[in-house]
Amino acid sequence: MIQIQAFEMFLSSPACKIEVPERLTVSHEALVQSGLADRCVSIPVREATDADILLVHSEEYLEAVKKTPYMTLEDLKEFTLQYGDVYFHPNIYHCAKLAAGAALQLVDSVMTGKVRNGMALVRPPGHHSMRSAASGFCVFNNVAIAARYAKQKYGVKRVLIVDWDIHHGQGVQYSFEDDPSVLYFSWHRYEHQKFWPQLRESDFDSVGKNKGVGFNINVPWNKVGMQNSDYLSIFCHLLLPVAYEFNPDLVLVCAGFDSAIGDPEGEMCATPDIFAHLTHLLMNLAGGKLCAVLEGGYNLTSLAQSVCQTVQTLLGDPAPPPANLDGPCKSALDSLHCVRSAHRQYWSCLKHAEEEEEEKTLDKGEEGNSIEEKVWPEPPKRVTPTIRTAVVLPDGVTCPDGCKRFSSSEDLDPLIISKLNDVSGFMHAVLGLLLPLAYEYDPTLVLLVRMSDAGLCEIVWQQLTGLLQGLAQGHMLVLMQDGEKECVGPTASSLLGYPAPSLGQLPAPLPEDVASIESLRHRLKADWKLLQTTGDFTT
Ligand SMILES: NCCCNCCCCCS
Ligand SMILES: [Zn+2]
Repeated sequence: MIQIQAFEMFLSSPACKIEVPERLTVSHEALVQSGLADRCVSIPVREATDADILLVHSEEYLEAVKKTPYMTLEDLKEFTLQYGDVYFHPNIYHCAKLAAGAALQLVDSVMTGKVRNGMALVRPPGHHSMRSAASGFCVFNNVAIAARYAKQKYGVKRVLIVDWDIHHGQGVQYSFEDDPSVLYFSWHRYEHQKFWPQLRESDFDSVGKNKGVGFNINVPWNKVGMQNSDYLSIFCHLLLPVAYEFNPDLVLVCAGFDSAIGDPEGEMCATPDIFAHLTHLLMNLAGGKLCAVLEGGYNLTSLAQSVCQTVQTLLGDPAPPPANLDGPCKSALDSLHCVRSAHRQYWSCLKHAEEEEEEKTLDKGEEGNSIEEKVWPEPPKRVTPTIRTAVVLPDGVTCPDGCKRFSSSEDLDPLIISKLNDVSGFMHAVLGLLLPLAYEYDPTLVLLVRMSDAGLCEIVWQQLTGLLQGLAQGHMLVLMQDGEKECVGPTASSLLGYPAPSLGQLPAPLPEDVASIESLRHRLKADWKLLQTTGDFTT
């Protein structure tokens, strides 16, 4: 979903320096140049209506913002001063309505099945704006409005909001902190409350309120320089297990790319290709219904590359080989441990979290304000396979449509998966053990062997097949015993890129399954750093 609105700034405020129209033009241009735009359906934008905006914001705030187009420059400056780090321009009310409206058009298109998923390239961003206040370049909270809208119009029961922007979307947190139907996850540069917006409630112990306890997850980055491993560790050992237990009907992403390398605000070191993996790992939730809405991202080069990585994955192309996964840093593991401990009482997948022991880790995090210009390699070219899925089938088994039938197979370097009988236990092993280990192993081929006594239901098998396609640039070979004919279709569907059906709300994994998985993880984590979940508190 591409919608371009450019408005030139005539107010000279620091906010205007980085939240510039070029953010959208370079992103769109990169999508066009890479051929990705042609593969997308472009959805028309609309202005959010008053009713849409009032889903989140107060009447008095909306009425006040409505007056800004008619204000003099002096009045505008006066109006701006009451908020933090925003600028108001005569045209920003119109643009803010378009940004929110674009997010709603995307929700309509996904919820009606017109498209499977999509991305709204919008500005101004939204996740900092609150019920009655603008903040951090944000006027209306695009994603919070989209979540309320999806619940109201489509009866969506559970919405997962993943905020991978480098700033804490406090506006989203305030909107849903006592609402168990909206799970808000955010990581953000925090530096022990020294980094903007310097809120005490951005720390890991803000877990939600009243009925919403457990449904607000904050991961504070207390150092800059976080890398791909740090981001993947949080996904594997925190976000994904909780997301599968929550079992959302819709996934909204506050897709801010100021968490990418080169961004002046984030000062992190994760490379744009990591967003291909973050996106891929979310695409088997909610039956694939995923709406990404642009938030921040102020380095035009890394922004454009990150947008392309995200869109190319939404289109179903194989992810690139994960770059420089040399293990999470100590600061990230300390944060991960704190968040898992804070939430263990709310999520059965984290119940065992308090039984962690110390781990030896190196501390790669740097102090902030690094002035040197970051450089990084272009993300590797990603293949768009002409034949996505080939099948080798015995006679008499029909070839699922969309697949190419082959008759021969080669010898393979297998990555054998362990087998567990219980779905929750199995997913616990996949997310917290197999996935991080496989990412660190970085295979060139994944061999998936379905033993006839696997006892795995087809949906779990499809989830596994879907998730593992983030590895080996999607090069996967599935071997099935001949008694598994009914599994050929679901397997082919997953290999063709169709999202796996939801597993439903997962019950707690069996204690004996958790015990065996955790003892294996403890044994392996000395050699496989992505299996670590706590830092070593003594240096
Ligand atoms: N010195 C204060 C800098 C405040 N920066 C606000 C950043 C808002 C980002 C929205 S994604
Ligand atoms: Zn941001």
